Amino acid sequence: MDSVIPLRTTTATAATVATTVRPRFSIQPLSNPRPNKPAFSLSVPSSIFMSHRARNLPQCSPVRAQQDGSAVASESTIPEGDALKIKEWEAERFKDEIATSEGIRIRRRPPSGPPLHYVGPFEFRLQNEGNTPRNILEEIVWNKDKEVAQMKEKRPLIVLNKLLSSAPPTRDFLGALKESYSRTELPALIAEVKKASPSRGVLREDFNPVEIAKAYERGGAACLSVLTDKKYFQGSFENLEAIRNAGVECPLLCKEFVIEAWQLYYARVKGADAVLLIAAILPDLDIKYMIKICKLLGLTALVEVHDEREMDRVLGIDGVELIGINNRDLGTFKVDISNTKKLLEGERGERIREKGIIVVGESGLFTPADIAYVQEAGVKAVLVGESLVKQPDPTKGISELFGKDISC
Ligand SMILES: O=P(O)(O)OC[C@@H](O)[C@@H](O)c1c[nH]c2ccccc12
Repeated sequence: MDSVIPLRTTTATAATVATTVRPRFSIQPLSNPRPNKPAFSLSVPSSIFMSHRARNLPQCSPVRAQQDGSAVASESTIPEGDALKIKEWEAERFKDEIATSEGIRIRRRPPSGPPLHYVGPFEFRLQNEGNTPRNILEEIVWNKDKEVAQMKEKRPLIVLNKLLSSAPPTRDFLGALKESYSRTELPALIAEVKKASPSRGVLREDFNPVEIAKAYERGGAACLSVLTDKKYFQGSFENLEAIRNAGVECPLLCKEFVIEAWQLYYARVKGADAVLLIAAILPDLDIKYMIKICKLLGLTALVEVHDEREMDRVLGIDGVELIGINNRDLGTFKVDISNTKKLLEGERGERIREKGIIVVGESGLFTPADIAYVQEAGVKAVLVGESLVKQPDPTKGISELFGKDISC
């Protein structure tokens, strides 16, 4: 006969369970969950139970049954270290639940499951959904999480703060966009220094970031965007620093996957004037606090959205001055420039204008017709990478993109 063991887990989670001695069993949602009954059940063949019993596992903490049918291990018998791990795991899951409720599908790190789940003499470990990222954006975020943890160890906040006290002031990113728009009556250009991307591969073999940045500036770019992610975009903070130190005057956007406030300090130390905050990976509260920190550091925050839900979330956050509409879905790489138009239509566009927010049309812009299209939709700036960085002469590439010379 099979045994049924209730587990504390959310309905959204399809989970697998492995005992500490490894066999895996799948958890199925009960087809018709009833009140006071667990939403999930675990079927474990009795033969497996028997074999574990036979192995004489060490005695573990007892399970306390909950009224709702779930079960928790009694804390009084859980070793202190394990109790802390369980609490940390629960806090992490709480954050995930908030993110999910805001429509964020990107998980911050691979689900590891609770440290241990005690069932009588058995120890169970949840492995929610396996440790495979669901798409490229999630993979980048998981990688970034590890990368930032290592970088932080080498350069803790206290060290960055000291460096900041002697850092030169930032340049006005937003002011430069506005100034360019009123000078040219065309969307201000944020030209991107980008060697490669996961969707397009290497865009330019002879990649000299400083030369490209100078060529963009000569061509009339209002601001520059510098990719700093190494693994997926072959960018670096050294590129950002080198461009900043080479006498380029355009304000610089640090194009990074920001998941922690520490990265804002680091970007500032490395010469950024602005940073990207991606709504698809950041819960509202993170965006809110990061915007405050940006203000303290003199950084402009470009908050990036891709769909209506993200746009509505961001419009509900105070202090947002610059919104980027990405025409590329970072999960699937699909590019569609009508996304910019779609997100600026009707009431949303109204609200944006009322709030005086500047909108940047991002990705997939190749021709003067594309620029005219997004300008018509309501953007006052554009962010362009591929179509410029691929040009043998990026200065000329800018004139071709706008259909005229936009340099001063
Ligand atoms: O090369 P394109 O299609 O012109 O796109 C530039 C820029 O919009 C794109 O690089 C970008 C927009 N948002 C991002 C977030 C992370 C990495 C890259 C991006």
